[in-house]
Amino acid sequence: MKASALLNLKSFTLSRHSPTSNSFFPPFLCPSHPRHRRIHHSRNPIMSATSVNSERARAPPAIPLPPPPLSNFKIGLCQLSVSPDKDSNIAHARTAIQDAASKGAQLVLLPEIWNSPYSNDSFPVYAEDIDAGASPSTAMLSELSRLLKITIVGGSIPERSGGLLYNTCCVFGTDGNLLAKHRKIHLFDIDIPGKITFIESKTLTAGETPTIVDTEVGRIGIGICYDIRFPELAMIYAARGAHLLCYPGAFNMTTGPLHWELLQRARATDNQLYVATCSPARDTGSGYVAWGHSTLVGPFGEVLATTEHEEAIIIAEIDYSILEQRRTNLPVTKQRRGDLYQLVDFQRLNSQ
Ligand SMILES: NC(=O)CC(=O)C(=O)O
Repeated sequence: MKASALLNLKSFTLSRHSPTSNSFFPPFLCPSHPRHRRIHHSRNPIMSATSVNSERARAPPAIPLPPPPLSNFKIGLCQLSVSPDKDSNIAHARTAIQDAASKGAQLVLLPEIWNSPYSNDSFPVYAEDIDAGASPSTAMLSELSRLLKITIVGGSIPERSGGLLYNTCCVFGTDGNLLAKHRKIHLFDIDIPGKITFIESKTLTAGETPTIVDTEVGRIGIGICYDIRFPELAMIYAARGAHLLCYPGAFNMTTGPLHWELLQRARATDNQLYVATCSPARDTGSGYVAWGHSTLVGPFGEVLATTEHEEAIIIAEIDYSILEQRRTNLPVTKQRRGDLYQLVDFQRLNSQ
């Protein structure tokens, strides 16, 4: 089983399943289990507001929002210009991170593929072996997080590992240690004739695990660009108690205007948490033209800070105290119909 999440939609059709045909499900999730059938019968007279079993809408049940290590802090989103010169990209990112930290940012987010042009031809050339310590790009991030005592969600770079290439985001804590490494789970294969064709899977391999990480600025779920289109991933992070989702991303001139802000606001609204994104600045001369518009969205779907397409450093305030407030105002987590549907986090389920 590769997938990490399954939306298990239970309906009247489940009555046709035989117990053996459901061997896919762990026993307590088996839709043909007699107890489940009784609960799911829509005409059951005992069905009431208290029998929606919201805790069963997540398997395993959702983790309550953990108290964050701090309530208020500033995030810096560094929307960087990217050139074909890797050394200058690294130097440029260094300056931007220092600038964001000097303006009070305790968390800095970089764009997707900030050390290399975003192209299948470039990925193998610019890729670095992070695990082997042969990565000047992530060495700089580690050094700065330690020196500046900030958390860095280091955008993404092409990673080489075991003969394969990945699109990888590294998260560094305030001591400079690597806290997490997320490899883009959903590869961006798009083909809109006459507009945009880009097949990441030509060169890259997809990551296999969701990545959620406890940092000094809260519990953060990581996705890279196209990962934002998959609501299940964000839902899993929310069920694991994330305060904030960070998506380094490089949307394009076709999908960006329609989808970029919409998706960020949707992920934030559905899950009642913060969503931060960071794009490269637009370069109309490059093969892949990024949309820009790095943004911070609050847990009510409100755009708290954003920018246009030029290079920019956004400094914005995050206030975790409003997470509980929003969840009290609009208690969707308590009103989920665990009697009708279920999100299964296979990774967490299998680790129990
Ligand atoms: N570049 C991406 O990974 C995603 C994107 O541009 C889109 O989904 O549109």
